[in-house]
Amino acid sequence: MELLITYARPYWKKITVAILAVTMMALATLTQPQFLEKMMAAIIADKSDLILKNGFYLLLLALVGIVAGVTGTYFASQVSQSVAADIRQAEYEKIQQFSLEQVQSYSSANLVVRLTNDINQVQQLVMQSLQMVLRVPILFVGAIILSIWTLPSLWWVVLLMIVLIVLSSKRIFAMMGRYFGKIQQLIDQNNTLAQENLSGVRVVKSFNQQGQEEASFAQNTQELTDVNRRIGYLFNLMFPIFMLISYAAIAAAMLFISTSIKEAPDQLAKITPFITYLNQILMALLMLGMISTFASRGFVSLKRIAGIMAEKTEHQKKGNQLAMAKEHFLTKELTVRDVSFTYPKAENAVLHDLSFTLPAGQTLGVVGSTGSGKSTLALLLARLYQADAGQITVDGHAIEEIASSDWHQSVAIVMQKPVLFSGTIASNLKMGKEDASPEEMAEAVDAAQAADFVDAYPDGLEHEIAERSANLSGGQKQRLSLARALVKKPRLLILDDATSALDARSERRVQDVLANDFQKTTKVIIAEKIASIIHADQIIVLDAGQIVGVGSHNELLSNSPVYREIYQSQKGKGQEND
Ligand SMILES: Nc1ncnc2c1ncn2[C@@H]1O[C@H](COP(=O)(O)OP(=O)(O)OP(=O)(O)O)[C@@H](O)[C@H]1O
Repeated sequence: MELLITYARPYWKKITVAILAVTMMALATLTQPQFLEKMMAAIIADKSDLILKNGFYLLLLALVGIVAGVTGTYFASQVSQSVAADIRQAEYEKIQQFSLEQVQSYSSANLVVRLTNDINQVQQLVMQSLQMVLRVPILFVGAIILSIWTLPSLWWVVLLMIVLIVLSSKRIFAMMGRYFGKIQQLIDQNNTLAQENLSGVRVVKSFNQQGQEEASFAQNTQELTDVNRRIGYLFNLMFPIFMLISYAAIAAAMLFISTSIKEAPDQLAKITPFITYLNQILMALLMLGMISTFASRGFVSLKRIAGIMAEKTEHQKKGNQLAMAKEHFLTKELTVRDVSFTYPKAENAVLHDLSFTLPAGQTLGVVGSTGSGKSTLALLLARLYQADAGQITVDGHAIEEIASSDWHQSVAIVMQKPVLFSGTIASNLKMGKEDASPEEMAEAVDAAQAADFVDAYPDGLEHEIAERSANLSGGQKQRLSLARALVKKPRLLILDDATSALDARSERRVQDVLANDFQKTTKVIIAEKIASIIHADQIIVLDAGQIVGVGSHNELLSNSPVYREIYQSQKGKGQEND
Protein backbone atom coordinates (compact mmCIF):
# COMPACT_ATOMS: atom_id res chain seq x y z
CA MET A 1 0.00 0.00 0.00
CA GLU A 2 2.85 2.32 0.93
CA LEU A 3 4.35 1.65 -2.48
CA LEU A 4 1.09 2.58 -4.19
CA ILE A 5 0.73 5.79 -2.20
CA THR A 6 4.31 6.80 -3.05
CA TYR A 7 3.77 6.34 -6.77
CA ALA A 8 0.24 7.81 -6.83
CA ARG A 9 1.24 10.99 -4.95
CA PRO A 10 2.58 12.91 -7.97
CA TYR A 11 -0.82 12.55 -9.66
CA TRP A 12 -2.91 13.90 -6.78
CA LYS A 13 -4.55 16.60 -8.92
CA LYS A 14 -5.82 14.13 -11.49
CA ILE A 15 -6.83 11.76 -8.71
CA THR A 16 -8.87 14.54 -7.08
CA VAL A 17 -10.65 15.33 -10.36
CA ALA A 18 -11.39 11.64 -10.95
CA ILE A 19 -12.79 11.16 -7.46
CA LEU A 20 -14.86 14.38 -7.63
CA ALA A 21 -16.31 13.36 -10.99
CA VAL A 22 -17.20 9.93 -9.72
CA THR A 23 -18.77 11.44 -6.60
CA MET A 24 -20.86 13.72 -8.78
CA MET A 25 -21.99 10.72 -10.81
CA ALA A 26 -23.01 8.88 -7.63
CA LEU A 27 -24.99 11.92 -6.40
CA ALA A 28 -26.74 12.21 -9.76
CA THR A 29 -27.65 8.52 -9.60
CA LEU A 30 -29.07 8.98 -6.10
CA THR A 31 -31.13 12.06 -7.02
CA GLN A 32 -32.68 10.41 -10.07
CA PRO A 33 -35.34 8.33 -8.20
CA GLN A 34 -36.51 11.50 -6.41
CA PHE A 35 -37.54 13.02 -9.73
CA LEU A 36 -38.89 9.66 -10.81
CA GLU A 37 -41.19 9.73 -7.79
CA LYS A 38 -42.35 13.28 -8.63
CA MET A 39 -42.96 12.26 -12.21
CA MET A 40 -44.95 9.19 -11.16
CA ALA A 41 -47.05 11.38 -8.85
CA ALA A 42 -47.59 13.83 -11.73
CA ILE A 43 -48.65 10.98 -14.02
CA ILE A 44 -51.09 9.66 -11.41
CA ALA A 45 -52.45 13.22 -10.90
CA ASP A 46 -52.44 13.73 -14.69
CA LYS A 47 -50.48 17.01 -14.53
CA SER A 48 -48.74 17.27 -17.89
CA ASP A 49 -46.71 20.42 -17.03
CA LEU A 50 -45.23 18.62 -14.02
CA ILE A 51 -44.54 15.53 -16.11
CA LEU A 52 -42.60 17.65 -18.62
CA LYS A 53 -40.73 19.60 -15.96
CA ASN A 54 -39.64 16.51 -14.06
CA GLY A 55 -38.88 14.71 -17.29
CA PHE A 56 -36.53 17.58 -18.18
CA TYR A 57 -34.81 17.38 -14.79
CA LEU A 58 -34.40 13.64 -15.21
CA LEU A 59 -32.76 14.19 -18.58
CA LEU A 60 -30.49 16.88 -17.15
CA LEU A 61 -29.45 14.54 -14.33
CA ALA A 62 -28.70 11.78 -16.81
CA LEU A 63 -26.53 14.23 -18.77
CA VAL A 64 -24.64 15.32 -15.63
CA GLY A 65 -24.15 11.63 -14.77
CA ILE A 66 -22.76 10.87 -18.24
CA VAL A 67 -20.35 13.84 -18.29
CA ALA A 68 -19.16 13.06 -14.76
CA GLY A 69 -18.78 9.38 -15.63
CA VAL A 70 -16.72 10.04 -18.77
CA THR A 71 -14.53 12.58 -16.93
CA GLY A 72 -13.98 10.15 -14.06
CA THR A 73 -13.03 7.27 -16.37
CA TYR A 74 -10.72 9.50 -18.42
CA PHE A 75 -8.73 10.69 -15.41
CA ALA A 76 -8.79 7.32 -13.63
CA SER A 77 -7.38 5.66 -16.72
CA GLN A 78 -4.68 8.33 -17.11
CA VAL A 79 -3.63 7.99 -13.47
CA SER A 80 -3.68 4.19 -13.47
CA GLN A 81 -1.57 4.01 -16.61
CA SER A 82 0.94 6.57 -15.38
CA VAL A 83 1.26 4.97 -11.94
CA ALA A 84 1.71 1.52 -13.52
CA ALA A 85 4.33 2.86 -15.96
CA ASP A 86 6.26 4.55 -13.13
CA ILE A 87 6.24 1.44 -10.95
CA ARG A 88 7.28 -0.73 -13.93
CA GLN A 89 10.19 1.58 -14.69
CA ALA A 90 11.32 1.72 -11.06
CA GLU A 91 11.03 -2.06 -10.74
CA TYR A 92 13.02 -2.56 -13.94
CA GLU A 93 15.73 -0.20 -12.73
CA LYS A 94 15.87 -2.06 -9.43
CA ILE A 95 16.20 -5.43 -11.16
CA GLN A 96 19.03 -4.00 -13.26
CA GLN A 97 20.94 -3.41 -10.03
CA PHE A 98 20.38 -6.97 -8.82
CA SER A 99 23.35 -9.24 -8.38
CA LEU A 100 23.47 -12.41 -10.42
CA GLU A 101 22.60 -14.27 -7.25
CA GLN A 102 19.46 -12.18 -6.75
CA VAL A 103 18.34 -12.68 -10.37
CA GLN A 104 18.88 -16.41 -10.08
CA SER A 105 17.10 -16.66 -6.75
CA TYR A 106 13.93 -15.23 -8.34
CA SER A 107 14.48 -16.79 -11.82
CA SER A 108 14.20 -14.62 -14.89
CA ALA A 109 10.72 -15.92 -15.78
CA ASN A 110 9.42 -14.93 -12.37
CA LEU A 111 10.92 -11.44 -12.75
CA VAL A 112 9.25 -11.06 -16.15
CA VAL A 113 5.85 -11.88 -14.62
CA ARG A 114 6.50 -9.35 -11.87
CA LEU A 115 7.24 -6.74 -14.52
CA THR A 116 4.25 -7.53 -16.71
CA ASN A 117 1.30 -9.38 -15.20
CA ASP A 118 1.76 -8.02 -11.68
CA ILE A 119 2.00 -4.47 -12.96
CA ASN A 120 -1.20 -5.00 -14.97
CA GLN A 121 -2.98 -6.15 -11.83
CA VAL A 122 -1.85 -3.03 -10.01
CA GLN A 123 -3.02 -0.88 -12.92
CA GLN A 124 -6.47 -2.50 -12.72
CA LEU A 125 -6.54 -1.99 -8.98
CA VAL A 126 -5.78 1.75 -9.33
CA MET A 127 -8.34 2.14 -12.13
CA GLN A 128 -11.11 0.38 -10.24
CA SER A 129 -10.32 2.04 -6.93
CA LEU A 130 -10.51 5.50 -8.46
CA GLN A 131 -13.80 4.68 -10.08
CA MET A 132 -15.36 3.21 -7.00
CA VAL A 133 -13.64 4.58 -3.94
CA LEU A 134 -16.30 7.17 -3.06
CA ARG A 135 -19.00 5.99 -5.40
CA VAL A 136 -19.62 2.75 -3.53
CA PRO A 137 -20.06 4.23 -0.02
CA ILE A 138 -22.10 7.20 -1.32
CA LEU A 139 -24.39 4.94 -3.35
CA PHE A 140 -24.64 2.34 -0.62
CA VAL A 141 -25.34 4.62 2.33
CA GLY A 142 -27.33 7.14 0.25
CA ALA A 143 -29.59 4.48 -1.29
CA ILE A 144 -30.24 2.85 2.11
CA ILE A 145 -31.22 6.18 3.70
CA LEU A 146 -33.31 7.30 0.75
CA SER A 147 -35.06 3.96 0.30
CA ILE A 148 -36.12 3.94 3.95
CA TRP A 149 -37.02 7.61 3.74
CA THR A 150 -39.20 6.85 0.68
CA LEU A 151 -41.07 3.93 2.23
CA PRO A 152 -40.22 3.79 5.97
CA SER A 153 -42.49 0.82 6.64
CA LEU A 154 -40.32 -1.37 4.40
CA TRP A 155 -37.04 -0.78 6.27
CA TRP A 156 -36.81 -4.49 7.09
CA VAL A 157 -36.91 -5.43 3.36
CA VAL A 158 -33.82 -3.26 2.79
CA LEU A 159 -32.02 -4.67 5.78
CA LEU A 160 -32.86 -8.30 4.96
CA MET A 161 -31.68 -7.89 1.37
CA ILE A 162 -28.35 -6.41 2.48
CA VAL A 163 -27.73 -9.07 5.12
CA LEU A 164 -28.46 -11.90 2.68
CA ILE A 165 -26.27 -10.43 -0.07
CA VAL A 166 -23.37 -9.73 2.31
CA LEU A 167 -23.50 -13.23 3.81
CA SER A 168 -23.61 -15.01 0.45
CA SER A 169 -20.87 -12.85 -1.11
CA LYS A 170 -18.64 -13.31 1.93
CA ARG A 171 -18.86 -17.04 1.48
CA ILE A 172 -18.11 -16.83 -2.26
CA PHE A 173 -15.15 -14.46 -1.83
CA ALA A 174 -13.65 -16.66 0.86
CA MET A 175 -13.74 -19.51 -1.68
CA MET A 176 -12.21 -17.30 -4.40
CA GLY A 177 -9.41 -15.79 -2.29
CA ARG A 178 -7.26 -18.89 -2.14
CA TYR A 179 -7.12 -19.13 -5.94
CA PHE A 180 -5.59 -15.71 -6.52
CA GLY A 181 -2.12 -16.51 -5.11
CA LYS A 182 -2.17 -19.79 -7.02
CA ILE A 183 -2.80 -17.95 -10.31
CA GLN A 184 0.41 -15.89 -10.02
CA GLN A 185 2.40 -19.02 -9.21
CA LEU A 186 1.03 -20.84 -12.26
CA ILE A 187 1.69 -17.85 -14.53
CA ASP A 188 5.33 -17.86 -13.31
CA GLN A 189 5.63 -21.54 -14.24
CA ASN A 190 3.94 -20.95 -17.59
CA ASN A 191 6.48 -18.25 -18.41
CA THR A 192 9.44 -20.38 -17.36
CA LEU A 193 8.29 -23.23 -19.57
CA ALA A 194 7.69 -20.98 -22.58
CA GLN A 195 10.97 -19.13 -22.13
CA GLU A 196 13.06 -22.28 -21.78
CA ASN A 197 11.38 -23.96 -24.68
CA LEU A 198 11.68 -21.01 -27.04
CA SER A 199 15.28 -20.20 -26.15
CA GLY A 200 16.22 -23.85 -26.63
CA VAL A 201 14.08 -24.30 -29.72
CA ARG A 202 16.89 -25.91 -31.75
CA VAL A 203 17.55 -28.55 -29.10
CA VAL A 204 13.85 -29.22 -28.65
CA LYS A 205 13.43 -29.77 -32.38
CA SER A 206 16.58 -31.78 -32.92
CA PHE A 207 15.72 -34.13 -30.06
CA ASN A 208 12.15 -34.31 -31.29
CA GLN A 209 10.95 -33.10 -27.91
CA GLN A 210 8.09 -30.94 -29.15
CA GLY A 211 5.56 -33.49 -27.88
CA GLN A 212 7.13 -33.62 -24.44
CA GLU A 213 7.38 -29.83 -24.24
CA GLU A 214 3.79 -29.45 -25.40
CA ALA A 215 2.65 -31.92 -22.76
CA SER A 216 4.37 -30.00 -19.92
CA PHE A 217 3.00 -26.72 -21.22
CA ALA A 218 -0.47 -28.19 -21.67
CA GLN A 219 -0.47 -29.51 -18.10
CA ASN A 220 0.46 -26.12 -16.69
CA THR A 221 -2.05 -24.36 -18.94
CA GLN A 222 -4.71 -26.84 -17.86
CA GLU A 223 -4.04 -26.07 -14.20
CA LEU A 224 -4.19 -22.36 -14.92
CA THR A 225 -7.42 -22.79 -16.84
CA ASP A 226 -8.90 -24.86 -13.99
CA VAL A 227 -8.11 -22.19 -11.42
CA ASN A 228 -9.44 -19.43 -13.68
CA ARG A 229 -12.52 -21.47 -14.43
CA ARG A 230 -13.19 -22.03 -10.74
CA ILE A 231 -12.96 -18.30 -10.14
CA GLY A 232 -15.25 -17.77 -13.14
CA TYR A 233 -17.81 -20.28 -11.79
CA LEU A 234 -17.85 -18.54 -8.45
CA PHE A 235 -18.30 -15.18 -10.16
CA ASN A 236 -21.08 -16.55 -12.31
CA LEU A 237 -22.74 -17.96 -9.23
CA MET A 238 -22.60 -14.62 -7.48
CA PHE A 239 -24.69 -12.63 -9.96
CA PRO A 240 -27.72 -14.95 -10.07
CA ILE A 241 -27.68 -15.24 -6.26
CA PHE A 242 -27.63 -11.46 -5.89
CA MET A 243 -30.38 -11.07 -8.48
CA LEU A 244 -32.50 -13.71 -6.77
CA ILE A 245 -32.19 -11.95 -3.43
CA SER A 246 -32.97 -8.53 -4.89
CA TYR A 247 -36.00 -9.84 -6.85
CA ALA A 248 -37.26 -11.53 -3.69
CA ALA A 249 -36.89 -8.19 -1.90
CA ILE A 250 -38.77 -6.37 -4.69
CA ALA A 251 -41.54 -8.99 -4.65
CA ALA A 252 -41.85 -8.69 -0.87
CA ALA A 253 -42.02 -4.88 -1.18
CA MET A 254 -44.76 -5.10 -3.85
CA LEU A 255 -46.73 -7.57 -1.76
CA PHE A 256 -46.69 -5.39 1.34
CA ILE A 257 -47.47 -2.21 -0.56
CA SER A 258 -50.40 -3.86 -2.34
CA THR A 259 -52.04 -4.58 1.04
CA SER A 260 -51.90 -0.92 2.12
CA ILE A 261 -52.37 0.81 -1.23
CA LYS A 262 -56.08 1.53 -0.55
CA GLU A 263 -55.37 3.42 2.69
CA ALA A 264 -52.30 5.23 1.28
CA PRO A 265 -52.60 5.63 -2.54
CA ASP A 266 -49.54 7.98 -2.61
CA GLN A 267 -47.40 4.88 -2.03
CA LEU A 268 -48.01 3.86 -5.62
CA ALA A 269 -45.75 6.67 -6.81
CA LYS A 270 -43.13 5.67 -4.25
CA ILE A 271 -42.77 2.04 -5.18
CA THR A 272 -40.76 2.81 -8.38
CA PRO A 273 -38.10 4.96 -6.64
CA PHE A 274 -38.00 2.43 -3.81
CA ILE A 275 -37.23 -0.40 -6.25
CA THR A 276 -34.65 1.82 -7.97
CA TYR A 277 -32.94 2.36 -4.60
CA LEU A 278 -32.96 -1.37 -3.92
CA ASN A 279 -31.23 -1.83 -7.28
CA GLN A 280 -28.73 0.86 -6.41
CA ILE A 281 -27.90 -0.89 -3.14
CA LEU A 282 -27.41 -4.08 -5.12
CA MET A 283 -25.20 -2.22 -7.62
CA ALA A 284 -23.09 -0.78 -4.78
CA LEU A 285 -22.63 -4.25 -3.29
CA LEU A 286 -21.71 -5.68 -6.69
CA MET A 287 -19.13 -2.94 -7.17
CA LEU A 288 -17.81 -3.67 -3.69
CA GLY A 289 -17.47 -7.30 -4.77
CA MET A 290 -15.63 -6.29 -7.91
CA ILE A 291 -13.26 -3.95 -6.14
CA SER A 292 -12.46 -6.61 -3.55
CA THR A 293 -11.62 -9.02 -6.38
CA PHE A 294 -9.30 -6.49 -7.98
CA ALA A 295 -7.96 -5.66 -4.54
CA SER A 296 -7.19 -9.31 -3.69
CA ARG A 297 -5.35 -9.82 -6.97
CA GLY A 298 -3.83 -6.34 -6.94
CA PHE A 299 -2.51 -6.65 -3.39
CA VAL A 300 -0.95 -10.05 -4.09
CA SER A 301 0.82 -8.38 -7.05
CA LEU A 302 1.72 -5.26 -5.06
CA LYS A 303 3.31 -7.45 -2.40
CA ARG A 304 5.37 -9.25 -5.03
CA ILE A 305 6.52 -5.93 -6.52
CA ALA A 306 7.25 -4.49 -3.06
CA GLY A 307 9.38 -7.59 -2.43
CA ILE A 308 11.54 -6.66 -5.41
CA MET A 309 11.77 -3.01 -4.39
CA ALA A 310 12.76 -3.97 -0.84
CA GLU A 311 15.69 -6.10 -2.02
CA LYS A 312 18.97 -4.64 -0.99
CA THR A 313 21.26 -4.17 -3.94
CA GLU A 314 25.01 -4.35 -3.56
CA HIS A 315 25.36 -0.59 -3.67
CA GLN A 316 22.83 -0.10 -0.85
CA LYS A 317 24.34 -2.90 1.22
CA LYS A 318 27.81 -1.37 1.26
CA GLY A 319 26.93 2.21 2.08
CA ASN A 320 29.69 4.60 1.08
CA GLN A 321 31.83 3.07 -1.60
CA LEU A 322 35.32 3.87 -2.67
CA ALA A 323 35.66 5.86 -5.89
CA MET A 324 38.39 4.53 -8.16
CA ALA A 325 38.93 6.21 -11.51
CA LYS A 326 39.80 3.92 -14.39
CA GLU A 327 43.38 5.15 -14.71
CA HIS A 328 44.02 4.32 -11.04
CA PHE A 329 42.33 0.94 -11.14
CA LEU A 330 44.58 -2.09 -10.72
CA THR A 331 47.93 -0.35 -10.93
CA LYS A 332 49.62 -2.65 -8.42
CA GLU A 333 48.10 -6.10 -8.05
CA LEU A 334 45.06 -8.29 -7.90
CA THR A 335 45.09 -10.69 -4.98
CA VAL A 336 42.91 -13.63 -4.10
CA ARG A 337 43.23 -14.72 -0.46
CA ASP A 338 41.76 -17.95 0.91
CA VAL A 339 38.67 -17.63 -1.24
CA SER A 340 35.96 -20.27 -0.94
CA PHE A 341 32.58 -20.27 -2.61
CA THR A 342 29.34 -22.27 -2.57
CA TYR A 343 26.54 -21.49 -5.06
CA PRO A 344 23.30 -20.32 -3.44
CA LYS A 345 21.10 -23.28 -2.55
CA ALA A 346 23.95 -25.70 -3.36
CA GLU A 347 25.29 -28.05 -0.69
CA ASN A 348 29.01 -28.26 -1.41
CA ALA A 349 31.61 -25.58 -1.99
CA VAL A 350 32.93 -25.41 -5.57
CA LEU A 351 36.03 -23.36 -4.71
CA HIS A 352 38.21 -24.07 -1.68
CA ASP A 353 40.79 -21.71 -0.17
CA LEU A 354 42.11 -20.26 -3.42
CA SER A 355 45.06 -17.90 -3.05
CA PHE A 356 47.22 -16.19 -5.66
CA THR A 357 48.59 -12.77 -6.54
CA LEU A 358 48.57 -11.30 -10.01
CA PRO A 359 50.77 -8.21 -10.57
CA ALA A 360 49.12 -5.47 -12.67
CA GLY A 361 49.62 -5.83 -16.40
CA GLN A 362 50.45 -9.53 -16.21
CA THR A 363 48.54 -12.47 -17.65
CA LEU A 364 47.18 -15.29 -15.53
CA GLY A 365 46.24 -18.52 -17.27
CA VAL A 366 43.72 -20.83 -15.61
CA VAL A 367 43.40 -24.45 -16.65
CA GLY A 368 41.66 -27.45 -15.17
CA SER A 369 39.30 -30.26 -15.94
CA THR A 370 35.64 -29.68 -16.65
CA GLY A 371 33.70 -28.62 -13.56
CA SER A 372 36.88 -27.77 -11.66
CA GLY A 373 35.60 -24.23 -10.94
CA LYS A 374 37.28 -22.11 -13.63
CA SER A 375 34.13 -20.22 -14.68
CA THR A 376 33.15 -19.80 -11.05
CA LEU A 377 36.49 -18.13 -10.36
CA ALA A 378 35.87 -15.84 -13.37
CA LEU A 379 32.44 -14.89 -12.00
CA LEU A 380 33.95 -14.06 -8.60
CA LEU A 381 36.69 -11.96 -10.21
CA ALA A 382 34.05 -10.16 -12.28
CA ARG A 383 32.18 -9.53 -9.04
CA LEU A 384 29.08 -11.27 -10.32
CA TYR A 385 29.11 -13.45 -7.21
CA GLN A 386 30.62 -12.73 -3.84
CA ALA A 387 33.04 -15.10 -2.11
CA ASP A 388 31.68 -16.76 1.06
CA ALA A 389 35.08 -16.71 2.72
CA GLY A 390 38.39 -15.01 2.00
CA GLN A 391 38.90 -11.85 0.04
CA ILE A 392 39.64 -10.59 -3.44
CA THR A 393 41.45 -7.26 -3.45
CA VAL A 394 42.51 -4.75 -6.08
CA ASP A 395 45.52 -2.68 -5.02
CA GLY A 396 44.75 -3.58 -1.41
CA HIS A 397 41.03 -2.68 -1.53
CA ALA A 398 38.40 -5.39 -1.17
CA ILE A 399 36.48 -5.47 -4.45
CA GLU A 400 33.12 -5.00 -2.73
CA GLU A 401 34.33 -1.67 -1.35
CA ILE A 402 34.93 -0.20 -4.79
CA ALA A 403 32.00 1.76 -6.25
CA SER A 404 30.28 -0.62 -8.62
CA SER A 405 30.02 1.96 -11.42
CA ASP A 406 33.81 2.47 -11.25
CA TRP A 407 34.31 -1.26 -11.14
CA HIS A 408 32.26 -1.87 -14.25
CA GLN A 409 34.09 0.93 -16.07
CA SER A 410 37.36 -0.88 -15.54
CA VAL A 411 36.57 -4.58 -15.81
CA ALA A 412 35.40 -6.60 -18.80
CA ILE A 413 34.50 -10.25 -18.94
CA VAL A 414 33.90 -12.42 -21.98
CA MET A 415 31.74 -15.32 -20.91
CA GLN A 416 32.04 -18.89 -22.00
CA LYS A 417 28.61 -18.65 -23.62
CA PRO A 418 28.60 -15.41 -25.63
CA VAL A 419 25.49 -13.28 -25.23
CA LEU A 420 24.63 -10.53 -27.70
CA PHE A 421 21.50 -8.43 -27.80
CA SER A 422 19.10 -7.72 -30.63
CA GLY A 423 20.10 -4.46 -32.30
CA THR A 424 23.13 -3.79 -34.48
CA ILE A 425 26.73 -4.88 -34.18
CA ALA A 426 27.53 -1.28 -33.25
CA SER A 427 24.87 -1.12 -30.53
CA ASN A 428 26.34 -4.28 -29.00
CA LEU A 429 29.88 -2.92 -29.12
CA LYS A 430 28.72 0.31 -27.53
CA MET A 431 27.72 -1.67 -24.48
CA GLY A 432 31.47 -1.92 -23.95
CA LYS A 433 32.04 1.79 -24.53
CA GLU A 434 29.03 4.02 -24.83
CA ASP A 435 30.75 6.69 -26.91
CA ALA A 436 32.98 4.41 -28.98
CA SER A 437 33.79 5.99 -32.35
CA PRO A 438 33.46 3.96 -35.58
CA GLU A 439 37.28 3.81 -35.69
CA GLU A 440 37.52 2.44 -32.16
CA MET A 441 34.85 -0.13 -32.96
CA ALA A 442 36.59 -1.15 -36.17
CA GLU A 443 39.87 -1.51 -34.26
CA ALA A 444 38.20 -3.78 -31.64
CA VAL A 445 36.49 -5.83 -34.36
CA ASP A 446 39.85 -6.23 -36.04
CA ALA A 447 41.57 -7.21 -32.78
CA ALA A 448 38.87 -9.82 -32.09
CA GLN A 449 39.43 -11.28 -35.59
CA ALA A 450 35.89 -10.38 -36.58
CA ALA A 451 36.76 -7.91 -39.35
CA ASP A 452 36.46 -10.49 -42.14
CA PHE A 453 32.81 -11.21 -41.62
CA VAL A 454 31.78 -7.75 -40.37
CA ASP A 455 33.33 -6.06 -43.42
CA ALA A 456 31.54 -8.56 -45.65
CA TYR A 457 28.17 -7.17 -44.56
CA PRO A 458 27.12 -4.31 -46.86
CA ASP A 459 26.03 -2.34 -43.79
CA GLY A 460 29.13 -3.29 -41.75
CA LEU A 461 28.84 -2.25 -38.10
CA GLU A 462 25.20 -1.31 -38.66
CA HIS A 463 24.33 -4.90 -39.50
CA GLU A 464 21.29 -6.09 -37.55
CA ILE A 465 21.68 -8.80 -34.94
CA ALA A 466 18.54 -10.90 -34.57
CA GLU A 467 16.91 -11.93 -31.30
CA ARG A 468 19.24 -14.27 -29.40
CA SER A 469 21.78 -13.53 -32.18
CA ALA A 470 20.20 -16.32 -34.22
CA ASN A 471 21.72 -14.94 -37.44
CA LEU A 472 25.32 -15.40 -36.24
CA SER A 473 27.46 -18.50 -35.98
CA GLY A 474 28.94 -19.57 -32.62
CA GLY A 475 32.39 -18.34 -33.67
CA GLN A 476 31.01 -14.99 -34.87
CA LYS A 477 29.17 -14.47 -31.60
CA GLN A 478 32.33 -15.27 -29.68
CA ARG A 479 34.41 -12.81 -31.72
CA LEU A 480 31.86 -10.02 -31.32
CA SER A 481 31.63 -10.50 -27.57
CA LEU A 482 35.41 -10.39 -27.45
CA ALA A 483 35.32 -7.17 -29.50
CA ARG A 484 32.76 -5.73 -27.06
CA ALA A 485 35.19 -6.34 -24.19
CA LEU A 486 38.22 -5.04 -26.10
CA VAL A 487 36.56 -1.78 -27.21
CA LYS A 488 36.25 -0.96 -23.53
CA LYS A 489 40.05 -1.06 -23.11
CA PRO A 490 39.54 -2.52 -19.65
CA ARG A 491 42.07 -2.51 -16.82
CA LEU A 492 41.11 -6.09 -15.97
CA LEU A 493 40.11 -8.43 -18.78
CA ILE A 494 38.66 -11.83 -17.94
CA LEU A 495 38.33 -14.27 -20.82
CA ASP A 496 36.42 -17.42 -19.96
CA ASP A 497 37.21 -19.85 -22.74
CA ALA A 498 36.60 -16.90 -25.03
CA THR A 499 38.68 -18.07 -27.96
CA SER A 500 37.53 -21.69 -28.04
CA ALA A 501 35.75 -21.25 -31.36
CA LEU A 502 38.73 -19.53 -33.02
CA ASP A 503 41.14 -21.39 -35.29
CA ALA A 504 44.74 -21.55 -34.12
CA ARG A 505 45.87 -18.68 -36.38
CA SER A 506 43.14 -16.31 -35.29
CA GLU A 507 43.73 -17.21 -31.67
CA ARG A 508 47.43 -16.44 -32.01
CA ARG A 509 46.56 -13.06 -33.53
CA VAL A 510 44.29 -12.31 -30.57
CA GLN A 511 47.13 -13.27 -28.24
CA ASP A 512 49.48 -10.93 -30.12
CA VAL A 513 46.99 -8.06 -29.86
CA LEU A 514 46.56 -8.67 -26.13
CA ALA A 515 50.35 -8.81 -25.62
CA ASN A 516 51.12 -5.71 -27.69
CA ASP A 517 48.12 -3.38 -27.46
CA PHE A 518 46.82 -4.29 -24.01
CA GLN A 519 50.04 -4.19 -22.05
CA LYS A 520 48.53 -2.20 -19.20
CA THR A 521 45.56 -4.52 -18.97
CA THR A 522 45.75 -7.30 -16.39
CA LYS A 523 44.46 -10.45 -18.04
CA VAL A 524 42.89 -13.60 -16.65
CA ILE A 525 42.56 -16.19 -19.40
CA ILE A 526 40.65 -19.36 -18.74
CA ALA A 527 41.20 -22.02 -21.37
CA GLU A 528 40.56 -25.62 -22.14
CA LYS A 529 43.59 -25.68 -24.43
CA ILE A 530 46.99 -25.19 -22.86
CA ALA A 531 48.07 -23.62 -26.16
CA SER A 532 45.83 -20.66 -25.30
CA ILE A 533 47.70 -19.81 -22.09
CA ILE A 534 51.13 -21.23 -22.73
CA HIS A 535 52.76 -17.77 -22.73
CA ALA A 536 50.95 -16.53 -19.61
CA ASP A 537 53.19 -15.03 -16.91
CA GLN A 538 51.59 -17.34 -14.41
CA ILE A 539 49.31 -20.34 -14.75
CA ILE A 540 47.15 -21.89 -12.05
CA VAL A 541 45.84 -25.42 -12.31
CA LEU A 542 42.45 -26.06 -10.76
CA ASP A 543 41.22 -29.45 -9.74
CA ALA A 544 37.92 -29.97 -7.90
CA GLY A 545 37.91 -26.33 -6.81
CA GLN A 546 41.46 -26.33 -5.48
CA ILE A 547 44.70 -24.94 -6.82
CA VAL A 548 46.92 -27.93 -7.47
CA GLY A 549 49.66 -26.15 -9.38
CA VAL A 550 51.06 -22.62 -9.86
CA GLY A 551 53.86 -21.46 -12.13
CA SER A 552 54.89 -20.84 -15.69
CA HIS A 553 54.28 -23.44 -18.39
CA ASN A 554 57.76 -24.92 -18.02
CA GLU A 555 57.63 -24.92 -14.23
CA LEU A 556 54.27 -26.67 -14.23
CA LEU A 557 55.44 -29.22 -16.76
CA SER A 558 58.14 -30.25 -14.37
CA ASN A 559 56.25 -30.00 -11.06
CA SER A 560 52.49 -30.48 -11.68
CA PRO A 561 51.31 -33.97 -12.62
CA VAL A 562 47.77 -32.69 -13.35
CA TYR A 563 49.12 -30.02 -15.71
CA ARG A 564 51.44 -32.49 -17.36
CA GLU A 565 48.56 -34.89 -17.87
CA ILE A 566 46.37 -32.20 -19.49
CA TYR A 567 49.29 -31.14 -21.66
CA GLN A 568 50.06 -34.71 -22.76
CA SER A 569 46.40 -35.31 -23.63
CA GLN A 570 46.39 -32.19 -25.85
CA LYS A 571 49.77 -32.67 -27.45
CA GLY A 572 49.55 -32.64 -31.18
CA LYS A 573 46.28 -30.67 -31.13
CA GLY A 574 47.46 -27.32 -29.88
CA GLN A 575 51.16 -27.35 -30.58
CA GLU A 576 50.96 -24.59 -33.15
CA ASN A 577 51.33 -22.08 -30.37
CA ASP A 578 54.18 -23.88 -28.73
N1 LIG B 1 24.64 -21.62 -10.82
C1 LIG B 1 25.14 -22.73 -10.26
N2 LIG B 1 24.52 -23.27 -9.19
C2 LIG B 1 25.00 -24.38 -8.60
N3 LIG B 1 26.12 -25.02 -9.00
C3 LIG B 1 26.78 -24.54 -10.05
C4 LIG B 1 26.32 -23.37 -10.75
N4 LIG B 1 27.17 -23.12 -11.76
C5 LIG B 1 28.11 -24.09 -11.71
N5 LIG B 1 27.89 -24.93 -10.70
C6 LIG B 1 28.74 -26.08 -10.28
O1 LIG B 1 30.01 -25.58 -9.91
C7 LIG B 1 31.06 -26.43 -10.33
C8 LIG B 1 32.11 -25.63 -11.09
O2 LIG B 1 31.52 -25.14 -12.27
P1 LIG B 1 32.31 -24.21 -13.28
O3 LIG B 1 31.37 -23.76 -14.33
O4 LIG B 1 33.02 -23.16 -12.52
O5 LIG B 1 33.36 -25.24 -13.87
P2 LIG B 1 34.40 -25.03 -15.07
O6 LIG B 1 35.72 -25.44 -14.53
O7 LIG B 1 34.29 -23.67 -15.65
O8 LIG B 1 33.86 -26.12 -16.10
P3 LIG B 1 33.95 -26.13 -17.70
O9 LIG B 1 35.39 -26.32 -18.05
O10 LIG B 1 33.16 -27.31 -18.05
O11 LIG B 1 33.39 -24.85 -18.17
C9 LIG B 1 30.41 -27.52 -11.16
O12 LIG B 1 30.35 -28.68 -10.37
C10 LIG B 1 29.01 -27.01 -11.45
O13 LIG B 1 28.10 -28.06 -11.44
